Amino acid sequence: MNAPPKRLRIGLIGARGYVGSELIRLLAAHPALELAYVGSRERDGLEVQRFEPAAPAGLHYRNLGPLDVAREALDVAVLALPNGLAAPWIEAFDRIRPDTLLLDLSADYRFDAGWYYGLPELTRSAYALQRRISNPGCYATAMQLAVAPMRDALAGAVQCFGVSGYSGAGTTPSDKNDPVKLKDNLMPYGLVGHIHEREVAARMACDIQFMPHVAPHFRGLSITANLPLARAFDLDEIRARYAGCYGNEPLLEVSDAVPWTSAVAGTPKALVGGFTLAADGRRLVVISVLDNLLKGAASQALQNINLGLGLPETTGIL
Ligand SMILES: NC(=O)C1=CN([C@@H]2O[C@H](COP(=O)(O)OP(=O)(O)OC[C@H]3O[C@@H](n4cnc5c(N)ncnc54)[C@H](OP(=O)(O)O)[C@@H]3O)[C@@H](O)[C@H]2O)C=CC1
Ligand SMILES: CC(=O)N[C@@H](CCC(=O)OP(=O)(O)O)C(=O)O
Repeated sequence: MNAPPKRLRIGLIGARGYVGSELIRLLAAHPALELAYVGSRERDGLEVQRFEPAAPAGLHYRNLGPLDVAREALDVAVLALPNGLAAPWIEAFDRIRPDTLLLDLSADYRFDAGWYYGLPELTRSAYALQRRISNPGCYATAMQLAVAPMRDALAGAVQCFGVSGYSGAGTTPSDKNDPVKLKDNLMPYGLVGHIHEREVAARMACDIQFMPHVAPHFRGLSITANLPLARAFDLDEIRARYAGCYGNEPLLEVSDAVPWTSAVAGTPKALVGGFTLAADGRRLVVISVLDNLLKGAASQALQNINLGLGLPETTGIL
């Protein structure tokens, strides 16, 4: 009898957070990967299954430093830490085990030309076997999916009104993830110069004016994008453009109806649509929705890891 194929060892640094939690669930079910290191300072020594029922029995959170994690013989390492903390981990892997496939969920390397920026449906053709992958932001993913099919037809800045569930603000307590303060509220923040505004502007080579808000729901975000157009379009042409870009994508759906956040919460899919044109055909409004913790973070990370490992992109996702 043939032995089952050896599974690749994956480590998760920042595993206690909202994104880490989603990744544990996805990775526990992945046919080619074995959760070999699960990092948390707060839960050091505790069994993962106590917090994540999907996790394999006997796996414990650990709290090793960067050099010790880099010595764990990992084939893949994922950083799901707050922004600004990635550098020592990258340096440790560069030194000890440079061939490990390293994916960072933070914003730290999204502007680094030496890294592959992984928004699969828009960038996978640029993947050139890099071992360092930067995962896009949740809002940035939704905005780029709304804008990309019309990029060459823009006449000026694109305004994006964003609304996110409060899991987007992570687990560190703040007004932005306090369900009591958010009750019956919509909380605007970061109304100019948000890091995702710069990320989308850089990737799409256009002006973006992004106005984010947090709402009282836990997960799922929505972008309403206002696109000024350089010439008059009709709706059939618009639909054909979006269908041409996304029609064959297993994780994207184009819809005539206005997409609702509730339709994608808890799923790895994004929905783009609700196309509405001004009477002169020169102003288009497009809505894009996704789950900030999945297509906006964990499941998109897994798409990228699959790509980096040469596996079908939806392995362990669909
Ligand atoms: N939430 C979202 O919707 C999205 C998040 N992202 C990005 O993904 C990353 C993770 O986000 P999220 O899960 O929400 O964040 P959380 O705040 O929920 O989790 C952060 C994780 O990092 C660990 N951590 C916190 N501070 C430190 C530190 N100083 N040193 C080492 N470990 C630390 C925490 O565990 P412990 O304290 O136990 O060590 C925890 O596991 C962030 O970079 C975020 O910007 C990207 C897209 C969407
Ligand atoms: C509601 C909320 O606070 N959302 C976060 C976005 C989370 C995210 O995507 O973080 P990255 O910066 O790693 O992309 C924010 O606006 O900063």
